[in-house]
Amino acid sequence: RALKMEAAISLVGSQGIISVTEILVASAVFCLISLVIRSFRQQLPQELKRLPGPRGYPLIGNVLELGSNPHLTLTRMSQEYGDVMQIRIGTRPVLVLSGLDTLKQALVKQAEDFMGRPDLYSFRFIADGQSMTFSTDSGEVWRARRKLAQSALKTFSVSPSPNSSSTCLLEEHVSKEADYLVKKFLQLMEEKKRFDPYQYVVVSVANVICAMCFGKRYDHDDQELLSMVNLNNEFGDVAASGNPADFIPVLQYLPSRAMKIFKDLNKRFDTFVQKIVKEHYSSFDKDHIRDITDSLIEHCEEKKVDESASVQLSDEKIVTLVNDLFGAGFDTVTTALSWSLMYLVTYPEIQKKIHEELDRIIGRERRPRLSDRLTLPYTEAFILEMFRHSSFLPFTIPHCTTKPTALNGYFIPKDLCVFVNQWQVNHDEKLWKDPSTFSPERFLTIDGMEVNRAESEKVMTFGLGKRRCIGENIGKWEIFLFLTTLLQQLEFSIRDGEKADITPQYGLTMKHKRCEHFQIQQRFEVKSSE
Ligand code: HEM
Repeated sequence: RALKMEAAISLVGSQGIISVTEILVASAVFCLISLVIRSFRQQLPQELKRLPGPRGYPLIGNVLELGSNPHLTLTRMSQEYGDVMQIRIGTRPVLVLSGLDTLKQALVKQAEDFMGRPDLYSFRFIADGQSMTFSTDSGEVWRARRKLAQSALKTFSVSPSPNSSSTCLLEEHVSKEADYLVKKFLQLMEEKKRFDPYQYVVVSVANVICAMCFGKRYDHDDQELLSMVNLNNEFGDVAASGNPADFIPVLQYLPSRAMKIFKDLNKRFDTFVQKIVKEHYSSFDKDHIRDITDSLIEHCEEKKVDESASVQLSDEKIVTLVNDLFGAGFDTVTTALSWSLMYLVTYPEIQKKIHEELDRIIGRERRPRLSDRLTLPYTEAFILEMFRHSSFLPFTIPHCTTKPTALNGYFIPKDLCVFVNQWQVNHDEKLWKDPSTFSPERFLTIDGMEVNRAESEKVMTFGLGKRRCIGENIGKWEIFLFLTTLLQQLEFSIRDGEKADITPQYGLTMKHKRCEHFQIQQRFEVKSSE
Protein backbone atom coordinates (compact mmCIF):
# COMPACT_ATOMS: atom_id res chain seq x y z
CA ARG A 1 0.00 0.00 0.00
CA ALA A 2 2.82 2.34 0.89
CA LEU A 3 4.41 1.65 -2.48
CA LYS A 4 1.16 2.48 -4.22
CA MET A 5 0.90 5.77 -2.23
CA GLU A 6 4.45 6.67 -3.18
CA ALA A 7 3.75 5.94 -6.81
CA ALA A 8 0.63 8.07 -6.64
CA ILE A 9 2.42 11.17 -5.32
CA SER A 10 5.59 10.74 -7.38
CA LEU A 11 6.55 13.57 -9.71
CA VAL A 12 7.48 13.25 -13.34
CA GLY A 13 10.78 14.98 -14.10
CA SER A 14 12.61 15.32 -17.38
CA GLN A 15 14.87 12.38 -16.47
CA GLY A 16 11.96 10.14 -15.43
CA ILE A 17 10.07 9.65 -12.20
CA ILE A 18 11.38 11.21 -8.96
CA SER A 19 9.90 9.71 -5.83
CA VAL A 20 9.11 11.55 -2.60
CA THR A 21 11.74 9.41 -0.86
CA GLU A 22 14.35 10.65 -3.36
CA ILE A 23 13.28 14.25 -2.76
CA LEU A 24 13.56 13.73 0.99
CA VAL A 25 16.99 12.09 0.68
CA ALA A 26 18.23 14.89 -1.62
CA SER A 27 16.97 17.52 0.85
CA ALA A 28 18.65 15.75 3.74
CA VAL A 29 21.97 15.56 1.82
CA PHE A 30 21.68 19.25 0.91
CA CYS A 31 21.04 20.21 4.55
CA LEU A 32 23.96 18.06 5.66
CA ILE A 33 26.36 19.66 3.15
CA SER A 34 25.18 23.14 4.21
CA LEU A 35 25.75 22.22 7.84
CA VAL A 36 29.25 20.91 7.09
CA ILE A 37 30.12 24.04 5.09
CA ARG A 38 28.71 26.24 7.87
CA SER A 39 30.59 24.33 10.53
CA PHE A 40 33.83 24.88 8.55
CA ARG A 41 33.04 28.57 8.19
CA GLN A 42 32.33 28.78 11.90
CA GLN A 43 35.88 27.65 12.68
CA LEU A 44 36.94 31.26 12.17
CA PRO A 45 38.61 32.54 15.35
CA GLN A 46 36.17 34.95 16.99
CA GLU A 47 38.30 38.08 16.92
CA LEU A 48 39.12 37.72 13.20
CA LYS A 49 37.07 38.78 10.18
CA ARG A 50 36.26 36.78 7.06
CA LEU A 51 38.19 37.87 3.92
CA PRO A 52 36.23 40.36 1.81
CA GLY A 53 36.04 40.14 -1.97
CA PRO A 54 33.82 40.05 -5.05
CA ARG A 55 31.21 37.27 -5.23
CA GLY A 56 32.05 35.51 -8.49
CA TYR A 57 30.15 32.87 -10.50
CA PRO A 58 29.82 29.19 -9.55
CA LEU A 59 32.66 27.03 -10.92
CA ILE A 60 34.51 29.87 -12.70
CA GLY A 61 34.67 32.36 -9.82
CA ASN A 62 36.01 35.78 -10.86
CA VAL A 63 38.00 34.58 -13.86
CA LEU A 64 35.97 36.59 -16.39
CA GLU A 65 36.31 39.82 -14.41
CA LEU A 66 40.12 39.47 -14.32
CA GLY A 67 40.21 40.12 -18.07
CA SER A 68 43.40 40.73 -20.01
CA ASN A 69 44.97 43.08 -17.46
CA PRO A 70 44.57 41.41 -14.04
CA HIS A 71 46.92 43.94 -12.38
CA LEU A 72 44.56 46.79 -13.32
CA THR A 73 41.39 44.87 -12.42
CA LEU A 74 42.78 43.80 -9.04
CA THR A 75 43.96 47.35 -8.34
CA ARG A 76 40.41 48.61 -8.99
CA MET A 77 38.92 45.84 -6.83
CA SER A 78 41.34 46.64 -4.00
CA GLN A 79 39.88 50.17 -3.92
CA GLU A 80 36.51 48.60 -3.12
CA TYR A 81 37.52 45.66 -0.89
CA GLY A 82 40.81 46.85 0.64
CA ASP A 83 44.45 45.79 0.81
CA VAL A 84 43.57 42.25 1.86
CA MET A 85 40.92 40.62 -0.30
CA GLN A 86 40.00 37.24 -1.67
CA ILE A 87 39.00 36.40 -5.21
CA ARG A 88 38.27 33.02 -6.75
CA ILE A 89 39.81 31.73 -9.98
CA GLY A 90 37.74 28.71 -10.89
CA THR A 91 36.92 27.16 -7.54
CA ARG A 92 40.31 28.03 -6.05
CA PRO A 93 40.47 30.99 -3.64
CA VAL A 94 43.34 33.47 -4.07
CA LEU A 95 44.43 36.12 -1.59
CA VAL A 96 45.32 39.43 -3.23
CA LEU A 97 47.58 41.80 -1.32
CA SER A 98 47.93 45.51 -2.08
CA GLY A 99 49.22 48.60 -0.24
CA LEU A 100 52.86 49.07 0.72
CA ASP A 101 52.27 48.76 4.49
CA THR A 102 50.24 45.57 4.07
CA LEU A 103 52.92 44.06 1.81
CA LYS A 104 55.61 44.91 4.37
CA GLN A 105 53.51 43.42 7.15
CA ALA A 106 52.89 40.16 5.25
CA LEU A 107 56.20 39.64 3.45
CA VAL A 108 58.64 41.07 6.01
CA LYS A 109 57.09 41.04 9.48
CA GLN A 110 55.14 37.79 8.93
CA ALA A 111 57.61 36.48 6.37
CA GLU A 112 57.47 32.84 7.51
CA ASP A 113 53.67 32.72 7.06
CA PHE A 114 53.69 34.07 3.49
CA MET A 115 56.90 32.66 1.99
CA GLY A 116 55.54 29.48 0.32
CA ARG A 117 54.95 28.89 -3.40
CA PRO A 118 51.65 27.39 -4.57
CA ASP A 119 51.44 24.12 -6.44
CA LEU A 120 50.55 25.48 -9.88
CA TYR A 121 50.20 23.29 -12.95
CA SER A 122 52.48 25.40 -15.19
CA PHE A 123 55.26 25.58 -12.57
CA ARG A 124 55.66 21.79 -12.74
CA PHE A 125 57.17 22.16 -16.23
CA ILE A 126 59.84 24.63 -15.18
CA ALA A 127 63.20 22.84 -14.74
CA ASP A 128 61.22 19.60 -14.63
CA GLY A 129 59.67 20.64 -11.30
CA GLN A 130 63.14 21.08 -9.71
CA SER A 131 63.28 24.90 -9.83
CA MET A 132 64.27 26.66 -6.60
CA THR A 133 62.20 29.68 -7.65
CA PHE A 134 58.95 28.04 -8.81
CA SER A 135 58.66 24.74 -6.94
CA THR A 136 56.56 24.38 -3.79
CA ASP A 137 59.49 23.78 -1.47
CA SER A 138 60.08 26.58 1.05
CA GLY A 139 61.67 24.56 3.85
CA GLU A 140 65.25 23.71 4.76
CA VAL A 141 66.15 22.45 1.27
CA TRP A 142 64.92 25.67 -0.39
CA ARG A 143 66.79 27.73 2.22
CA ALA A 144 70.07 25.87 1.59
CA ARG A 145 69.65 26.13 -2.19
CA ARG A 146 68.91 29.84 -2.06
CA LYS A 147 72.01 30.45 0.09
CA LEU A 148 74.15 28.46 -2.32
CA ALA A 149 72.79 30.33 -5.36
CA GLN A 150 73.37 33.69 -3.66
CA SER A 151 76.93 32.83 -2.76
CA ALA A 152 77.80 31.52 -6.26
CA LEU A 153 76.24 34.61 -7.84
CA LYS A 154 78.22 36.91 -5.56
CA THR A 155 81.54 35.15 -6.23
CA PHE A 156 81.16 35.45 -9.99
CA SER A 157 79.96 39.06 -10.06
CA VAL A 158 81.69 41.17 -7.42
CA SER A 159 85.03 39.31 -7.34
CA PRO A 160 87.92 41.28 -8.85
CA SER A 161 88.48 40.77 -12.55
CA PRO A 162 91.82 38.99 -13.09
CA ASN A 163 92.27 39.87 -16.79
CA SER A 164 91.04 43.43 -17.25
CA SER A 165 91.16 46.89 -15.72
CA SER A 166 87.50 46.53 -14.60
CA THR A 167 86.86 46.67 -10.86
CA CYS A 168 84.95 43.36 -10.84
CA LEU A 169 83.80 40.52 -13.08
CA LEU A 170 80.32 41.98 -13.56
CA GLU A 171 81.76 45.30 -14.71
CA GLU A 172 84.08 43.49 -17.11
CA HIS A 173 81.25 41.45 -18.68
CA VAL A 174 78.76 44.33 -18.95
CA SER A 175 81.32 46.81 -20.33
CA LYS A 176 82.33 44.33 -23.01
CA GLU A 177 78.74 43.59 -24.05
CA ALA A 178 77.67 47.23 -23.93
CA ASP A 179 80.65 48.21 -26.12
CA TYR A 180 79.58 45.54 -28.55
CA LEU A 181 76.01 46.91 -28.57
CA VAL A 182 77.23 50.43 -29.37
CA LYS A 183 79.12 49.08 -32.40
CA LYS A 184 76.21 46.86 -33.46
CA PHE A 185 73.69 49.72 -33.30
CA LEU A 186 75.99 51.97 -35.33
CA GLN A 187 76.40 49.23 -37.92
CA LEU A 188 72.63 48.59 -38.08
CA MET A 189 71.98 52.30 -38.50
CA GLU A 190 74.52 52.48 -41.31
CA GLU A 191 73.06 49.45 -43.10
CA LYS A 192 69.31 49.70 -42.42
CA LYS A 193 68.70 53.28 -41.22
CA ARG A 194 66.38 51.93 -38.48
CA PHE A 195 66.23 48.84 -36.25
CA ASP A 196 64.55 47.03 -33.35
CA PRO A 197 67.08 47.01 -30.49
CA TYR A 198 65.37 44.19 -28.56
CA GLN A 199 67.00 41.15 -30.17
CA TYR A 200 70.49 42.63 -29.77
CA VAL A 201 69.91 43.75 -26.17
CA VAL A 202 68.63 40.30 -25.19
CA VAL A 203 71.73 38.51 -26.54
CA SER A 204 74.07 41.00 -24.84
CA VAL A 205 72.26 40.61 -21.52
CA ALA A 206 72.14 36.81 -21.92
CA ASN A 207 75.90 36.90 -22.60
CA VAL A 208 76.51 38.58 -19.23
CA ILE A 209 74.68 35.86 -17.30
CA CYS A 210 76.21 33.18 -19.60
CA ALA A 211 79.67 34.53 -18.75
CA MET A 212 78.92 34.24 -15.02
CA CYS A 213 77.11 30.88 -15.19
CA PHE A 214 78.98 29.11 -18.00
CA GLY A 215 82.11 31.15 -18.73
CA LYS A 216 81.13 31.64 -22.37
CA ARG A 217 79.57 34.16 -24.71
CA TYR A 218 77.48 33.67 -27.86
CA ASP A 219 77.41 35.40 -31.22
CA HIS A 220 74.46 37.69 -31.85
CA ASP A 221 73.26 35.36 -34.59
CA ASP A 222 73.67 32.09 -32.65
CA GLN A 223 70.40 30.36 -33.53
CA GLU A 224 70.35 28.03 -30.52
CA LEU A 225 70.60 30.91 -28.06
CA LEU A 226 68.30 33.16 -30.07
CA SER A 227 65.53 30.55 -30.17
CA MET A 228 65.44 30.58 -26.36
CA VAL A 229 66.03 34.18 -25.49
CA ASN A 230 64.49 36.21 -28.31
CA LEU A 231 60.93 35.61 -27.13
CA ASN A 232 57.69 37.55 -27.26
CA ASN A 233 56.88 36.52 -23.71
CA GLU A 234 55.98 32.90 -24.44
CA PHE A 235 57.28 32.06 -20.96
CA GLY A 236 55.74 35.02 -19.13
CA ASP A 237 52.27 34.58 -20.68
CA VAL A 238 51.85 31.19 -19.01
CA ALA A 239 53.86 31.76 -15.80
CA ALA A 240 51.96 35.02 -15.04
CA SER A 241 49.71 35.36 -11.98
CA GLY A 242 46.17 34.31 -12.85
CA ASN A 243 46.80 31.93 -15.79
CA PRO A 244 43.38 30.17 -15.83
CA ALA A 245 44.89 26.71 -16.55
CA ASP A 246 46.71 26.89 -13.21
CA PHE A 247 43.41 27.22 -11.34
CA ILE A 248 40.77 25.44 -13.43
CA PRO A 249 41.97 21.82 -13.80
CA VAL A 250 39.68 20.98 -16.73
CA LEU A 251 41.60 23.49 -18.88
CA GLN A 252 44.75 21.39 -18.44
CA TYR A 253 43.15 18.68 -20.59
CA LEU A 254 42.12 20.99 -23.43
CA PRO A 255 44.59 21.63 -26.25
CA SER A 256 46.38 24.94 -25.72
CA ARG A 257 48.93 26.45 -28.10
CA ALA A 258 50.38 28.69 -25.37
CA MET A 259 50.87 25.72 -23.05
CA LYS A 260 52.49 23.63 -25.79
CA ILE A 261 54.96 26.42 -26.60
CA PHE A 262 55.63 26.85 -22.87
CA LYS A 263 56.40 23.16 -22.37
CA ASP A 264 58.62 23.03 -25.50
CA LEU A 265 60.47 26.15 -24.40
CA ASN A 266 61.17 24.75 -20.94
CA LYS A 267 62.37 21.47 -22.45
CA ARG A 268 64.70 23.25 -24.88
CA PHE A 269 65.98 25.42 -22.06
CA ASP A 270 66.76 22.39 -19.88
CA THR A 271 68.49 20.55 -22.75
CA PHE A 272 70.59 23.65 -23.49
CA VAL A 273 71.71 23.97 -19.85
CA GLN A 274 72.21 20.20 -19.37
CA LYS A 275 74.56 20.06 -22.36
CA ILE A 276 76.73 22.82 -20.92
CA VAL A 277 76.68 21.22 -17.45
CA LYS A 278 77.82 17.90 -18.96
CA GLU A 279 80.75 19.66 -20.69
CA HIS A 280 81.64 21.24 -17.35
CA TYR A 281 81.64 17.88 -15.57
CA SER A 282 84.01 16.39 -18.15
CA SER A 283 86.52 19.28 -17.95
CA PHE A 284 86.10 19.99 -14.22
CA ASP A 285 89.27 20.83 -12.30
CA LYS A 286 88.81 21.58 -8.61
CA ASP A 287 91.89 23.82 -8.62
CA HIS A 288 90.49 26.00 -11.37
CA ILE A 289 86.85 26.95 -10.75
CA ARG A 290 85.85 28.82 -13.88
CA ASP A 291 82.23 29.89 -13.30
CA ILE A 292 79.00 29.33 -11.35
CA THR A 293 78.46 25.86 -12.89
CA ASP A 294 81.94 24.77 -11.76
CA SER A 295 81.35 26.17 -8.28
CA LEU A 296 78.08 24.20 -8.00
CA ILE A 297 79.83 21.00 -9.17
CA GLU A 298 82.55 21.70 -6.60
CA HIS A 299 79.85 21.96 -3.95
CA CYS A 300 78.49 18.53 -4.99
CA GLU A 301 81.98 17.06 -4.54
CA GLU A 302 82.60 18.78 -1.21
CA LYS A 303 79.31 17.82 0.37
CA LYS A 304 80.15 14.15 -0.19
CA VAL A 305 83.03 14.47 2.30
CA ASP A 306 81.31 16.94 4.64
CA GLU A 307 79.13 14.75 6.86
CA SER A 308 78.33 17.64 9.20
CA ALA A 309 76.20 19.65 6.73
CA SER A 310 72.77 20.23 8.28
CA VAL A 311 70.85 19.60 5.03
CA GLN A 312 72.00 17.11 2.43
CA LEU A 313 71.13 18.41 -1.03
CA SER A 314 71.08 16.01 -3.96
CA ASP A 315 73.48 16.77 -6.83
CA GLU A 316 70.47 17.50 -9.03
CA LYS A 317 69.10 20.07 -6.57
CA ILE A 318 72.50 21.79 -6.55
CA VAL A 319 73.31 21.78 -10.26
CA THR A 320 69.81 22.82 -11.41
CA LEU A 321 70.35 26.08 -9.52
CA VAL A 322 72.15 27.25 -12.62
CA ASN A 323 68.79 26.95 -14.49
CA ASP A 324 67.23 29.33 -11.93
CA LEU A 325 70.04 31.86 -12.25
CA PHE A 326 70.32 31.76 -16.03
CA GLY A 327 66.51 31.87 -16.45
CA ALA A 328 65.98 34.76 -14.05
CA GLY A 329 69.05 36.63 -15.23
CA PHE A 330 68.29 37.53 -18.83
CA ASP A 331 64.57 38.19 -19.30
CA THR A 332 64.21 40.61 -16.38
CA VAL A 333 67.25 42.75 -17.19
CA THR A 334 66.49 42.74 -20.94
CA THR A 335 62.92 43.86 -20.27
CA ALA A 336 64.16 46.65 -18.00
CA LEU A 337 66.62 47.91 -20.63
CA SER A 338 64.04 47.64 -23.36
CA TRP A 339 61.54 49.73 -21.35
CA SER A 340 64.32 52.24 -20.65
CA LEU A 341 64.96 52.70 -24.37
CA MET A 342 61.23 53.15 -25.01
CA TYR A 343 60.98 55.88 -22.34
CA LEU A 344 64.12 57.60 -23.67
CA VAL A 345 62.64 57.98 -27.16
CA THR A 346 59.21 58.91 -25.79
CA TYR A 347 60.68 61.67 -23.58
CA PRO A 348 63.65 63.18 -25.50
CA GLU A 349 63.95 66.02 -22.95
CA ILE A 350 64.63 63.42 -20.23
CA GLN A 351 67.23 61.72 -22.43
CA LYS A 352 68.89 65.14 -22.87
CA LYS A 353 69.15 65.59 -19.10
CA ILE A 354 70.86 62.20 -18.76
CA HIS A 355 73.27 63.16 -21.55
CA GLU A 356 74.08 66.40 -19.74
CA GLU A 357 74.71 64.58 -16.47
CA LEU A 358 76.95 62.01 -18.19
CA ASP A 359 78.93 64.73 -19.99
CA ARG A 360 79.36 66.68 -16.75
CA ILE A 361 80.35 63.79 -14.48
CA ILE A 362 82.07 61.27 -16.75
CA GLY A 363 83.04 63.36 -19.78
CA ARG A 364 84.32 61.97 -23.05
CA GLU A 365 87.69 60.53 -22.14
CA ARG A 366 86.71 57.39 -20.30
CA ARG A 367 83.93 54.79 -20.08
CA PRO A 368 81.36 54.74 -17.26
CA ARG A 369 82.12 52.41 -14.35
CA LEU A 370 79.94 50.85 -11.67
CA SER A 371 81.47 53.22 -9.11
CA ASP A 372 79.93 56.18 -11.00
CA ARG A 373 76.44 55.14 -9.94
CA LEU A 374 76.32 57.23 -6.77
CA THR A 375 77.46 60.33 -8.64
CA LEU A 376 74.73 60.22 -11.32
CA PRO A 377 71.50 60.94 -9.41
CA TYR A 378 69.41 61.92 -12.44
CA THR A 379 70.28 58.70 -14.28
CA GLU A 380 69.51 56.72 -11.14
CA ALA A 381 66.18 58.58 -10.77
CA PHE A 382 65.35 57.72 -14.41
CA ILE A 383 65.95 54.01 -13.74
CA LEU A 384 63.75 54.14 -10.61
CA GLU A 385 60.99 55.88 -12.55
CA MET A 386 61.25 53.28 -15.33
CA PHE A 387 60.76 50.54 -12.69
CA ARG A 388 57.85 52.38 -11.07
CA HIS A 389 55.99 53.59 -14.14
CA SER A 390 56.28 50.40 -16.22
CA SER A 391 55.93 48.09 -13.17
CA PHE A 392 56.90 45.44 -15.70
CA LEU A 393 56.71 42.78 -12.98
CA PRO A 394 53.14 43.68 -12.00
CA PHE A 395 52.92 40.83 -9.49
CA THR A 396 55.74 38.96 -7.79
CA ILE A 397 55.84 35.23 -8.52
CA PRO A 398 52.77 33.89 -6.65
CA HIS A 399 53.27 33.10 -2.97
CA CYS A 400 51.36 30.72 -0.71
CA THR A 401 50.66 30.70 3.01
CA THR A 402 52.60 28.11 5.00
CA LYS A 403 50.23 28.05 8.02
CA PRO A 404 46.90 29.54 9.15
CA THR A 405 47.53 33.17 10.03
CA ALA A 406 45.96 36.62 10.37
CA LEU A 407 46.60 39.84 8.47
CA ASN A 408 45.01 43.27 9.14
CA GLY A 409 42.40 41.54 11.31
CA TYR A 410 41.41 38.94 8.68
CA PHE A 411 41.72 35.18 9.08
CA ILE A 412 43.92 33.59 6.41
CA PRO A 413 43.98 29.80 6.01
CA LYS A 414 47.04 27.61 5.27
CA ASP A 415 47.99 26.84 1.63
CA LEU A 416 46.16 29.86 0.24
CA CYS A 417 47.64 31.11 -3.04
CA VAL A 418 48.75 34.76 -2.71
CA PHE A 419 49.10 37.41 -5.46
CA VAL A 420 51.27 40.38 -4.49
CA ASN A 421 50.22 43.41 -6.54
CA GLN A 422 53.41 45.44 -7.11
CA TRP A 423 51.72 47.53 -9.83
CA GLN A 424 49.14 48.78 -7.31
CA VAL A 425 51.87 50.02 -4.93
CA ASN A 426 53.74 51.77 -7.74
CA HIS A 427 50.59 53.61 -8.87
CA ASP A 428 48.97 54.21 -5.49
CA GLU A 429 47.72 57.82 -5.30
CA LYS A 430 48.31 57.73 -1.55
CA LEU A 431 52.03 57.22 -2.20
CA TRP A 432 52.70 59.10 -5.45
CA LYS A 433 51.70 62.47 -6.88
CA ASP A 434 50.27 62.01 -10.41
CA PRO A 435 51.31 58.34 -10.58
CA SER A 436 50.60 58.06 -14.32
CA THR A 437 53.09 60.85 -15.16
CA PHE A 438 56.64 59.75 -16.05
CA SER A 439 58.85 62.01 -13.97
CA PRO A 440 62.34 61.00 -12.75
CA GLU A 441 62.41 64.25 -10.72
CA ARG A 442 60.07 62.70 -8.14
CA PHE A 443 63.04 60.67 -6.89
CA LEU A 444 65.43 63.61 -6.44
CA THR A 445 66.01 65.73 -3.34
CA ILE A 446 64.82 69.37 -3.67
CA ASP A 447 68.27 70.59 -4.76
CA GLY A 448 68.38 67.79 -7.36
CA MET A 449 71.79 66.68 -6.10
CA GLU A 450 70.84 63.30 -4.65
CA VAL A 451 68.34 60.49 -4.87
CA ASN A 452 65.71 60.71 -2.14
CA ARG A 453 66.16 57.33 -0.46
CA ALA A 454 62.76 57.36 1.27
CA GLU A 455 61.02 57.79 -2.12
CA SER A 456 63.16 55.19 -3.86
CA GLU A 457 62.34 52.59 -1.19
CA LYS A 458 58.63 52.86 -2.00
CA VAL A 459 59.14 51.35 -5.48
CA MET A 460 58.14 47.66 -5.58
CA THR A 461 60.03 45.75 -8.27
CA PHE A 462 61.98 42.92 -6.65
CA GLY A 463 59.47 41.70 -4.05
CA LEU A 464 60.14 41.90 -0.30
CA GLY A 465 61.22 39.62 2.52
CA LYS A 466 62.35 36.01 2.35
CA ARG A 467 61.49 35.53 -1.33
CA ARG A 468 62.96 38.85 -2.41
CA CYS A 469 64.92 38.62 -5.65
CA ILE A 470 68.49 37.43 -5.11
CA GLY A 471 69.70 39.20 -8.26
CA GLU A 472 68.45 42.66 -7.28
CA ASN A 473 71.86 44.28 -6.91
CA ILE A 474 73.31 42.57 -9.96
CA GLY A 475 70.24 43.54 -12.00
CA LYS A 476 70.44 47.19 -10.93
CA TRP A 477 74.19 47.41 -11.59
CA GLU A 478 73.77 45.83 -15.00
CA ILE A 479 70.98 48.18 -16.05
CA PHE A 480 73.00 51.17 -14.87
CA LEU A 481 76.18 50.21 -16.73
CA PHE A 482 74.46 49.15 -19.96
CA LEU A 483 72.44 52.37 -20.08
CA THR A 484 75.25 54.75 -19.23
CA THR A 485 77.63 53.10 -21.70
CA LEU A 486 75.03 53.33 -24.49
CA LEU A 487 73.92 56.86 -23.64
CA GLN A 488 77.40 58.27 -23.24
CA GLN A 489 78.01 57.67 -26.93
CA LEU A 490 74.57 57.45 -28.54
CA GLU A 491 71.38 59.47 -28.83
CA PHE A 492 68.26 57.38 -29.41
CA SER A 493 65.21 58.52 -31.35
CA ILE A 494 62.26 57.17 -33.31
CA ARG A 495 61.99 57.59 -37.07
CA ASP A 496 59.96 60.66 -38.08
CA GLY A 497 56.26 59.92 -38.25
CA GLU A 498 56.48 56.86 -35.98
CA LYS A 499 55.57 56.59 -32.31
CA ALA A 500 56.77 54.19 -29.60
CA ASP A 501 53.80 52.33 -28.12
CA ILE A 502 54.41 52.00 -24.38
CA THR A 503 51.23 50.09 -23.57
CA PRO A 504 52.29 47.09 -21.46
CA GLN A 505 51.12 43.60 -22.46
CA TYR A 506 50.26 41.52 -19.40
CA GLY A 507 52.59 38.67 -18.36
CA LEU A 508 54.98 37.62 -15.59
CA THR A 509 57.23 40.31 -17.07
CA MET A 510 55.17 42.80 -19.08
CA LYS A 511 56.59 43.70 -22.47
CA HIS A 512 55.78 46.59 -24.79
CA LYS A 513 55.11 46.02 -28.47
CA ARG A 514 58.32 45.53 -30.42
CA CYS A 515 59.37 48.73 -32.20
CA GLU A 516 61.40 48.57 -35.42
CA HIS A 517 61.79 52.30 -35.86
CA PHE A 518 64.69 53.07 -33.54
CA GLN A 519 67.40 55.34 -34.87
CA ILE A 520 70.64 56.49 -33.29
CA GLN A 521 73.10 59.29 -33.68
CA GLN A 522 76.66 58.95 -32.47
CA ARG A 523 77.41 61.73 -29.97
CA PHE A 524 81.18 61.04 -29.98
CA GLU A 525 83.55 58.11 -29.86
CA VAL A 526 85.25 57.01 -26.64
CA LYS A 527 88.49 55.08 -26.92
CA SER A 528 88.29 51.47 -25.71
CA SER A 529 88.90 51.18 -21.97
CA GLU A 530 91.10 48.10 -22.42
C1 HEM B 1 65.66 44.01 -13.26
C2 HEM B 1 65.96 42.81 -12.93
C3 HEM B 1 65.15 41.92 -12.02
C4 HEM B 1 63.90 42.07 -11.49
C5 HEM B 1 62.95 43.24 -11.71
C6 HEM B 1 63.63 40.90 -10.68
C7 HEM B 1 62.47 40.71 -9.95
C8 HEM B 1 62.20 39.57 -9.21
C9 HEM B 1 60.95 39.32 -8.52
C10 HEM B 1 59.74 40.24 -8.49
C11 HEM B 1 61.05 38.12 -7.93
C12 HEM B 1 59.96 37.38 -7.14
C13 HEM B 1 59.93 37.80 -5.72
C14 HEM B 1 58.80 37.12 -4.99
O1 HEM B 1 58.33 36.07 -5.40
O2 HEM B 1 58.35 37.68 -3.98
C15 HEM B 1 62.36 37.59 -8.23
C16 HEM B 1 62.83 36.37 -7.78
C17 HEM B 1 64.05 35.86 -8.11
N1 HEM B 1 65.03 36.48 -8.85
FE1 HEM B 1 64.92 38.31 -9.70
N2 HEM B 1 64.70 40.07 -10.75
C18 HEM B 1 65.67 40.65 -11.54
C19 HEM B 1 66.90 40.14 -11.84
C20 HEM B 1 67.40 38.96 -11.39
C21 HEM B 1 68.72 38.43 -11.70
C22 HEM B 1 69.77 39.16 -12.54
C23 HEM B 1 68.82 37.22 -11.08
C24 HEM B 1 69.97 36.23 -11.04
C25 HEM B 1 70.95 36.19 -11.84
C26 HEM B 1 67.56 36.97 -10.39
C27 HEM B 1 67.27 35.84 -9.66
C28 HEM B 1 66.09 35.61 -8.98
C29 HEM B 1 65.78 34.37 -8.27
C30 HEM B 1 66.69 33.14 -8.17
C31 HEM B 1 64.51 34.54 -7.71
C32 HEM B 1 63.72 33.52 -6.89
C33 HEM B 1 63.92 33.75 -5.41
C34 HEM B 1 63.15 32.74 -4.56
O3 HEM B 1 62.14 32.21 -5.00
O4 HEM B 1 63.59 32.51 -3.42
N3 HEM B 1 66.74 38.04 -10.60
N4 HEM B 1 63.04 38.50 -9.01
